Amino acid sequence: MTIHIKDVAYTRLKTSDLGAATDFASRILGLQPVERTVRCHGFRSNERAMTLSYEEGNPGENIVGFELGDEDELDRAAATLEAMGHVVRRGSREQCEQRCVRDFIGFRDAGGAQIEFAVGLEVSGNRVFYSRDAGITGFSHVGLFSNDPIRDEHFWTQVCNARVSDRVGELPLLRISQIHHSIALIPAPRSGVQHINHQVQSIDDVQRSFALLRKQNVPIVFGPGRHPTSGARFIYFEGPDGMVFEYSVGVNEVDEETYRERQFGFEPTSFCMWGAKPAIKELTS
Ligand SMILES: O=C/C=C/C(C(=O)O)=C(/O)C(=O)O
Ligand SMILES: [Fe+2]
Repeated sequence: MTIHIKDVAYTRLKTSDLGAATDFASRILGLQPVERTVRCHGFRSNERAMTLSYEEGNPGENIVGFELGDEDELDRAAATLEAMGHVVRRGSREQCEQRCVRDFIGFRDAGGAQIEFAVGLEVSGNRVFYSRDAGITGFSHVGLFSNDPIRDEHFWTQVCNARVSDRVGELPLLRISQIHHSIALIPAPRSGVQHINHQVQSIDDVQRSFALLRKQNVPIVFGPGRHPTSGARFIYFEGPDGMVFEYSVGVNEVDEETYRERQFGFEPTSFCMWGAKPAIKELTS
């Protein structure tokens, strides 16, 4: 039975410098700090209680969490994954509390990436109080490294409910709703989270952040530009431990009945129609 993912829910990043990462997430990225323990600092970007966290540890060991419908679906997903040979672990009470979810399962995908499926994502009664006026409207998608995009595309589209919106060379952009993509699989000899996207309100927010990031000496690794794939206007920049963050606005929505996936060439104009060139090695070689 298909694992029906509703949305991308959270990323949990590890860092060797929790202080610097926390400073970046609030002062630069602009998220609202929420739960905080000595070793783990949480942040929110939309109505959810937590959408990103930093904790002390190996930066290569980051986690991405997706939302499933209910506990029955979670049980069925666990059974499906176990039947495929994955080792599935159930979140402990404490781990659920850290994530602000009712229940979750965790497993490593075939490439070794740490994936979680969660239910009962806590929503906050208070609107988000962003640390700066970056214009963020929410957490929207992740790029995941893949050492075998065909195998991983099969997992997300055949075992789960994702559909291919576009491909750039072998890089598929996968949707799980009408939004053009929630997962991008970036071919690379490694696994885990490659970039984290937050949507912003307008192109003015992209440009304002461009100025702010330059002033703060944050490495800008792509843009400002416009993706011909999703139509989004974007800027990509580098945070702690080399993690790439993206702000974008205007991601197309897809009409499920009429949309047909498209194949783009693996070349700069497929990544940006304004002429910006990515300084991200996986998008250039
Ligand atoms: O292939 C290039 C990038 C595409 C997009 C997009 O169409 O919006 C991304 O945001 C992405 O890869 O994450
Ligand atoms: Fe993106």
